Amino acid sequence: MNPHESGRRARPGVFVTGTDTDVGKTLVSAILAKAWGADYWKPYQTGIAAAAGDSETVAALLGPGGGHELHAPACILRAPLAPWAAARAEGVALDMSALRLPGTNAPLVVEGAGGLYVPVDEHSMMIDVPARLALPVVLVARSTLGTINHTLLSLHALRARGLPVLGVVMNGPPSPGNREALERFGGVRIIAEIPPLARVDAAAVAGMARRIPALDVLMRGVEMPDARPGA
Ligand SMILES: Nc1ncnc2c1ncn2[C@@H]1O[C@H](COP(=O)(O)OP(=O)(O)OP(=O)(O)O)[C@@H](O)[C@H]1O
Ligand SMILES: C[C@H](N)[C@H](N)CCCCCC(=O)O
Ligand SMILES: [Mg+2]
Repeated sequence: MNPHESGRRARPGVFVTGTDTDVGKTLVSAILAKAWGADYWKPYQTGIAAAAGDSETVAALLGPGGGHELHAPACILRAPLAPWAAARAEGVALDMSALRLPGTNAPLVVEGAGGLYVPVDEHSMMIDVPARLALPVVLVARSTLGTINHTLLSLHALRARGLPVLGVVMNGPPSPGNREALERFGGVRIIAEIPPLARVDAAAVAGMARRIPALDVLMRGVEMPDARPGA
């Protein structure tokens, strides 16, 4: 369905996905939450056997104050794998049909795990999360060689699913050529370019947040299809 057909305004929140794991979604989520005074939620957290959860990282990157609420994940799994595989390793079965947005009146930044076609349960992939929750998408992409193919494929998948895309955040050394290619062939707005940061900390996040457009500017004209509980 064309997202403009239903006439329903999108809620003030975004789903942050990436062209890959480790591409910078957590850093960008912290920057967006800082810029918008938003809450943060990582519904599917895997890999806690090997590293801190992304909520803890975002809490540190936001620093004290600001009133951001970090909502508890719907599921926390040990293995550094896709949710479907990490759940299977623990002998549990996930069911995305039980997923509900946390209650909040603040804007909400929701971070996926890995990229869009990462399996979550026997029937669903990460791309089904923003469809279920009726959230428009911010796509985080590397700035470097190889990003054109990965980013255009991700945009194609989002559009085929009828999901509004607010834009792309390019992460890494500035590449005007790649930016032009994504704008031209992806027909997408580049929301921001995040250069390599000498220190990934609260001060750097606050500095980058000043470069982010207001959420209502990005959301202008964006309408969502109804949430699809069966998605
Ligand atoms: N612009 C940057 N400058 C310096 N370090 C960065 C930058 N972007 C990301 N990193 C670092 O790269 C690593 C991966 O980034 P991040 O955790 O944000 O990826 P992710 O996409 O959220 O991964 P996951 O799929 O596990 O959630 C982190 O250690 C992060 O601090
Ligand atoms: C553990 C890791 N950091 C992510 N949270 C999960 C990434 C799953 C990627 C699966 C894949 O695309 O092959
Ligand atoms: Mg992350």
